[in-house]
Amino acid sequence: MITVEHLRKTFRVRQGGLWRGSGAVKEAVRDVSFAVARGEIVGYLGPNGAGKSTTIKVLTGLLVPDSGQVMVGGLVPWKERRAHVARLGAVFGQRTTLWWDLPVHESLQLLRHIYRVPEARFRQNLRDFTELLDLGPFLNTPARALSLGQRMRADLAAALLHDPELLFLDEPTVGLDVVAKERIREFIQHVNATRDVTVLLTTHDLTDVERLARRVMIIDHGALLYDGKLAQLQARYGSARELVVDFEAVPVDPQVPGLELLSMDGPRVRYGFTGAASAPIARVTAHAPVRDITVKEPEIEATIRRIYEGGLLREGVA
Ligand SMILES: Nc1ncnc2c1ncn2[C@@H]1O[C@H](COP(=O)(O)OP(=O)(O)OP(=O)(O)O)[C@@H](O)[C@H]1O
Repeated sequence: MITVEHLRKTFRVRQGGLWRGSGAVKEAVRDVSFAVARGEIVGYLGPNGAGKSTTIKVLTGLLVPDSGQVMVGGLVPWKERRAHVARLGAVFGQRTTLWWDLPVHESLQLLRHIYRVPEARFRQNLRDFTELLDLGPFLNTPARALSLGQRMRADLAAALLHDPELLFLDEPTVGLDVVAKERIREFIQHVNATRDVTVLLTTHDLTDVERLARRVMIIDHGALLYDGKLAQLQARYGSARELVVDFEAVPVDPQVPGLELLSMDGPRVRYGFTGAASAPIARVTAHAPVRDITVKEPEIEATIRRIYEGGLLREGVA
């Protein structure tokens, strides 16, 4: 669906009000290569200024790269923009593609004309999305009067009306409450599963990534640091799993052989371990009477932060 080879994009940087020569060049994307297959959901992560938007802008045909090959669905995005745009949809959490003063329904009608969606198909899609996203109560409301969650739902419908094969999602759940976030995620899962829509997701919300993407790509300073399974990222770079143990009484000696003692707070002791939990649990219960045990998984957030902070390994690229 997407192939990117040795993508490089630079910007001239304005300094002191003057355009400098070749010395003042910002390499937003340095040498990025990846491929995304049809039907995949890939999380594209990186700290602010890493190069995510620049990559997406090249993929949507908005920017022309300095060098490298990019093909999306067999087309070169910036060369065959019209045909390319007809096959992709995009949702930007921070801004809407709807007409501000028009009722949602009229915005969708306009998009139908712009994308030349056949009437029957439009009606079918509108029916499906209205049901799945519960658009009914605000189809006649202008975009400016929608709540953020309603606006995001309407934008998702707008992005998918013309049956795109590829969907770019940029912070699709930003600013929403937990329930609204879940609803958006379920919808994305649904269109991916039922319509085979390929999704490239940029987000700072790692729960989005955990729920939706099995694969993640991490970019920093314009270069890919990691491309692989989210689970493998955790296994490779995640901190240890944790056993939180509530002993019946404050243990005289909290040290348990083979386990790393992380902290102790009265009868509650936390241990670090790697691998399966059964052996550490057996050791702890043999050590002293136990009231309760829970296993805490390392948080993906912490793992990613470690990767950004440590600039961990270009070897990480799978
Ligand atoms: N039009 C531009 N002119 C000059 N520099 C730019 C331009 N667009 C982006 N940059 C620079 O290129 C680098 C990458 O920016 P980009 O917007 O791709 O990052 P990002 O990963 O999308 O960040 P964020 O998460 O903040 O959106 C940044 O240093 C940015 O300042």
